Order: sequence, then C-alpha cells, then structure tokens
Amino acid sequence: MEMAERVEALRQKLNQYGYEYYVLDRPSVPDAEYDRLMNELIEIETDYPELRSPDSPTQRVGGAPLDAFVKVTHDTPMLSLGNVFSKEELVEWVGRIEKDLGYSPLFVAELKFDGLAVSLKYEAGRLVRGATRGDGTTGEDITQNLKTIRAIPLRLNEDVTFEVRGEAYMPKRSFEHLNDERERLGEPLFANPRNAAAGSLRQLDSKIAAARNLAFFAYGLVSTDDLVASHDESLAYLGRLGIAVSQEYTTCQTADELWDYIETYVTRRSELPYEIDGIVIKVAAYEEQEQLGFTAKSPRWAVAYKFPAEEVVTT
Ligand SMILES: Cc1c[n+]2nc(N)[nH]c2nc1OC(C)C
Repeated sequence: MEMAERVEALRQKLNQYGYEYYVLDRPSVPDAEYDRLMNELIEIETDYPELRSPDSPTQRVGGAPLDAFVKVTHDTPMLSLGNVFSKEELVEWVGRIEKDLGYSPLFVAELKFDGLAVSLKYEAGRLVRGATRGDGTTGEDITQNLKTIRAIPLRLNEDVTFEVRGEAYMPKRSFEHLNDERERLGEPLFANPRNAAAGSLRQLDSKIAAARNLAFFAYGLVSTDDLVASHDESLAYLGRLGIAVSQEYTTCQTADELWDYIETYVTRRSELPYEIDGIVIKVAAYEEQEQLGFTAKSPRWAVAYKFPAEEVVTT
C-alpha cells in the first residue's frame, strides 16, 4: 500500500477509535491496539515529514511553550446564564416564557458542567481556534491546550464551518490523581476540578495541559447557516460530527417535567464521573429563542437551576 494511503487509513482508524473511546465511551478495540496504530503513524510521519498534517491525531501536543496568550474577540458574545434556585422560581420563569410566546414551548434540559466555558472554531471541518470565554466578548487563544483534549476532534467527518460552544472540564478521577501527585510532590493542591481545569488550560506549555487528562462536552453551536432548527437537533448533529456531547439531556414540555429531571440529578450527581453545579434549561426551537431575545447579558430563553451548595463535611 502506498505510504500516503497508509497514513490516511491510519488517521481514519485512529479518529474512529478516538470517537468510540472519548465520545461514545464504548471503545471497539483495546487501548494497546490504538497505541500500536498511533505509534505506526508517528513513525511514518517521522520518516516522511511531507505526509504530516496539522489535523493528524499525532499533532495534539503543540510545539514550544507560548510566551503569552493572544487575545481573541468572539464574533458572537459568549453570554452568561440567569439563575433560579428553587422550584417556585423555575415555575415562574417557565410561566414568563409561556406568557411571552402565548403557548408552552418544548424545552431542553441538560447538565451544567462545572468546568470552563470555551469556544471552538471549525473551518471546512478543521479546528482552527480554541478560546476561553473571557469576559464574554474578549477571551484568550488557548488552541494549543484545547487540541490536547481527545474529546475535541481536530478534524470533523464533514467539512463544516461553524463555532462550537462547550465546557472543558477535569473528570473527578483525573482530579483525584492530580492532587495525589501534587501532595506526593509537596505542591499546593487544587481546591476542586473546576480550578484544576482552569489552571491546566492557562498553562503556556501545552505538554503540561496534555498531562492533565482534561475532557470536553459541547453544549451548543453558533452558525450563520441554518444547519439545524433547534437546540436538541444541534446536540444530535454535533454528536454525529464526532464532537463529545453529553447524552444526559432530555426534552420537556412542562415545569413539572423539568423539575423531575432536576430532582433526578440532585441524587445522581454524586455518582457522575464529573462535577456538575446545576441544570441548564433552554427553549428548544431557535425561532422561539429569537422571539424571546436577550437581556443585557443573558438569553431570555435559557436559565440555570443552581444546586444548593453542598454542605462541606469538615472532618
Ligand atoms: C453559558 C452556558 C452554559 N451552558 N452549560 C450547558 N450545559 N449549556 C449551556 N449554555 C450556556 O449558554 C447558552 C444558553 C448560550
């Protein structure tokens, strides 16, 4: 088989296996097989540098550390969410939506991951930029660090151009291992997975970020084309493209259904492999989102139900 064809075949396989492992959480081959193929691809790209390309799975850990992060301006501001803290406030919020629209719309309820909001720009199916939310208008270019997260594909299986919004986070087990290691080295511990993820993504050397086992869930897309007509469709679409989307979301018609979903996760929260700090509720249809619009800093068509702060058991 011609070398270039072998390289393309290896890339396809590694992207497929990466998707099964990091997105579906259902690998079809043992890690040893994945590593064997990756090593073969690294060898070929070393012997034939002209066959190396920026979106190859071997290019996840960047080159030399940066001196500083470049500032980026978000084409579409990354807004913050309004909060509700009780069933009464949720029922009130749903009531206002139904009054504004004149009928009760479909809602999407999803987990609110306790990590760092980031934006991923894809052009013709290739990841071209990753940035922090910053103040919502101006963030920092952390492309090198976000490329180290395997749940973020460098190359989509469609040549689409759009922006993906989501949460970069550190799974609970990675957080525990990281703090065990820091304790062993006498280094200060991270207070929680959110701080650990933020600290990792602020590293100027992407090799350090790569060692932190970060993860990612997409929770929305921004596009000028009419790729999809509703938020729940956008999540299914992002998953089909190979981007990690949490499958824990659901659609609800009433405040009671929303509250049932919230109560499910109040109990299930402690057994999830990552931390969540609430539930995000959104009106599903983009047309209705447009009709409802925004306040100065938040969408009127979305709200976060925040869990009560967990009593810290001081032992
Ligand atoms: C700030 C934010 C955070 N989160 N988290 C999720 N799961 N969805 C979501 N959506 C957000 O904002 C959109 C409503 C634009």
